[in-house]
Amino acid sequence: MSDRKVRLALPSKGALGKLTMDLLANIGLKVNRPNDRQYVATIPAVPEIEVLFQRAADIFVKVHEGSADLGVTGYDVVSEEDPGDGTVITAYETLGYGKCEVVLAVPNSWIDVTSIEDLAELTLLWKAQGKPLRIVTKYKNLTKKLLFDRNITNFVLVDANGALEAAPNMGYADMISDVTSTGTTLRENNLKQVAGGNILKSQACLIANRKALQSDTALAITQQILERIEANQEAKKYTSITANVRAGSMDEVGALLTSREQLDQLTGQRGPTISKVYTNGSGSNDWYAVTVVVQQEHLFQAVQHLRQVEGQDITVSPPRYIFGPSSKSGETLLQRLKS
Ligand SMILES: Nc1ncnc2c1ncn2[C@@H]1O[C@H](COP(=O)(O)OP(=O)(O)OP(=O)(O)O)[C@@H](O)[C@H]1O
Ligand SMILES: O=P(O)(O)OC[C@H]1O[C@H](OP(=O)(O)OP(=O)(O)O)[C@H](O)[C@@H]1O
Ligand SMILES: [Mg+2]
Repeated sequence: MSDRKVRLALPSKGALGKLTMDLLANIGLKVNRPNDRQYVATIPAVPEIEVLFQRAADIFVKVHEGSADLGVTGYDVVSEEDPGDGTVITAYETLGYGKCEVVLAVPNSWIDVTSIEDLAELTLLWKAQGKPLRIVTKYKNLTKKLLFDRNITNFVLVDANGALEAAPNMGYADMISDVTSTGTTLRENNLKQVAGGNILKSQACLIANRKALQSDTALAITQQILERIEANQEAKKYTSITANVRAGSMDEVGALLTSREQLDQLTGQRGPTISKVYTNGSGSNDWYAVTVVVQQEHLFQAVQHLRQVEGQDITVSPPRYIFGPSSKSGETLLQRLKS
């Protein structure tokens, strides 16, 4: 694989399509896709990457078979499709979007069925009548596992590719096992979840073909992507605030800022950064720029704190990345490659 590019499969449309493009743009890896009918694209910032657009439901298989080295898809797809042979590694589990849950849902009219235990009882009743429970789903493996774990066996799984919520009304299934996010589709189709019927929480994740990562280039690119994702997610928790403060010296500013309570919360991760502002006037007191990086929830307290030392021209900007001394996700990937 050394000569060919590193192939990154991305969702071509649907619930993950645009959000995946937004993620990559936000971490400096903007995808250049001339139009949305082209299924091959590039990331100008990393010419070694070739982007391939596929349906999210197909991306796990493409990475597993090696026709893509990396891929972004839903964790539900990974959990449903993964044969557990170690070919595919989940490099980053929580991309932060495409949040949904695979659940069992039954018609509202089944008023006595409110839990998985009730469902088990129903299947026993139906068994005596020679009638299996028909469940329509795209998630056969996940659904089977949950039901077998609850000793529920009198069921058949019905295939469908979408709009599953219509099935009980149309009569080709009795209930469904599908993803829900806001719950609107279930409600609008007179379906309800059952307690104990939550199969899997899911969000978008980055997966990789283990063998492909034996290539130094592919591994280096994957680690760069992980670093960018991780630092960008860390940065979202913080905000950077800068104010101009007039004082006799830097030390005086530092003392002013660090003399008050809530020190660690309001003066930043490592304390305030202070630099001299070169103004054209001269006088006994000079201006100093003070910068603190604080957690989002401490923004206004930090602004008040800076005002208390007569800070002016207080500007706030979101850090784009916050890199730690090393990348946790990068280290986890290397561990997984060794196991
Ligand atoms: N309503 C939703 N809210 C959040 N994430 C969702 C939602 N529906 C699906 N997803 C996530 O997006 C992934 C892709 O679903 P999507 O509906 O975009 O394509 P699909 O259902 O696989 O195929 P199709 O293109 O036929 O809809 C799912 O595997 C799941 O992880
Ligand atoms: O809980 P909600 O916010 O209503 O979202 C859940 C719905 O979203 C997806 O439908 P999609 O639009 O992908 O259609 P599909 O069923 O054909 O995949 C999923 O299949 C559910 O039907
Ligand atoms: Mg869908």
